[in-house]
Amino acid sequence: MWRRVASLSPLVSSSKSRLLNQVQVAYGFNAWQMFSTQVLNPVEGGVSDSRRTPFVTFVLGGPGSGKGTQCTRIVETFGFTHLSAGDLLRREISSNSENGSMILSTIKEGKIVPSVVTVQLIQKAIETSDSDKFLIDGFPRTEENRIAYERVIGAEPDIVLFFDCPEEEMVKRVLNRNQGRIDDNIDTVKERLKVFAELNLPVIKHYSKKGKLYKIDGTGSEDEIFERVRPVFAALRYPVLF
Ligand SMILES: Nc1ncnc2c1ncn2[C@@H]1O[C@H](COP(=O)(O)OP(=O)(O)OP(=O)(O)O)[C@@H](O)[C@H]1O
Ligand SMILES: O=c1ccn([C@@H]2O[C@H](COP(=O)(O)O)[C@@H](O)[C@H]2O)c(=O)[nH]1
Ligand SMILES: [Mg+2]
Repeated sequence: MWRRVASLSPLVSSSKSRLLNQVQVAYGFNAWQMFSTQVLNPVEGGVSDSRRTPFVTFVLGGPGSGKGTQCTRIVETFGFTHLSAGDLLRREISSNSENGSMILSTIKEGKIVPSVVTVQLIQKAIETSDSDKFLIDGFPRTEENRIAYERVIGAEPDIVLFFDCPEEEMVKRVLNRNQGRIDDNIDTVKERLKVFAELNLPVIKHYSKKGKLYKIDGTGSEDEIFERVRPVFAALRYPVLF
């Protein structure tokens, strides 16, 4: 069983007591439990490591806002494991799984794959990984996705990044991407933008209200954007074993 040990960034709350209070409210346990990294092992009668709750960052933003590009930079600099929900779904298509044709037509139309499918893929990817810090890129897309994830995984994300980018710029980037994606065409992009505004923005608002959202200006060069992302992760505290 995973246990949570990583604290939230001081950027989320400037005062220590407010931070601890937020954590208690958000996770429903005391601060000392959060910072504890070892448990008594009743079988061996000693102190042993236990698996800890992974530190999860959701990475959100419209199509072409730069989520995948910035995730690569975060992985290089901060050692996170990158799980792109879109990539997990595309892998299902290539592996001819039973859901492959449904996923393919959903992606072609710019619509959202049912939560049960996506959450299961994410859960499996987390559980089969040795990592304890994940970037979940492009998920949750809807409030229904978010609720399903939180129920199945049993935890909220620790923080949420939102790359805010004007539609014109996103469309330009997607149409220039040239990676052979079936959804990189003007009709699908228009639908994806609509779906983003209608279904994804409420998720972003939800995490903003919870004080977990880091809104990043997604315009400018990749380097400029990463310099806005860097302080978010540099300020995170990973006590002891992390
Ligand atoms: N700051 C930037 N300036 C110009 N082009 C960029 C920038 N960041 C990323 N790109 C390019 O824009 C395209 C889309 O970027 P990326 O794939 O990272 O977006 P995304 O948010 O993951 O999109 P999607 O939701 O469609 O997967 C890529 O071709 C990428 O190389
Ligand atoms: O949680 C998710 C993530 C993605 N999709 C579908 O995949 C495409 C492409 O996703 P990217 O994150 O842009 O790679 C997206 O438009 C959806 O159709 C999904 O249904 N659920
Ligand atoms: Mg992407």
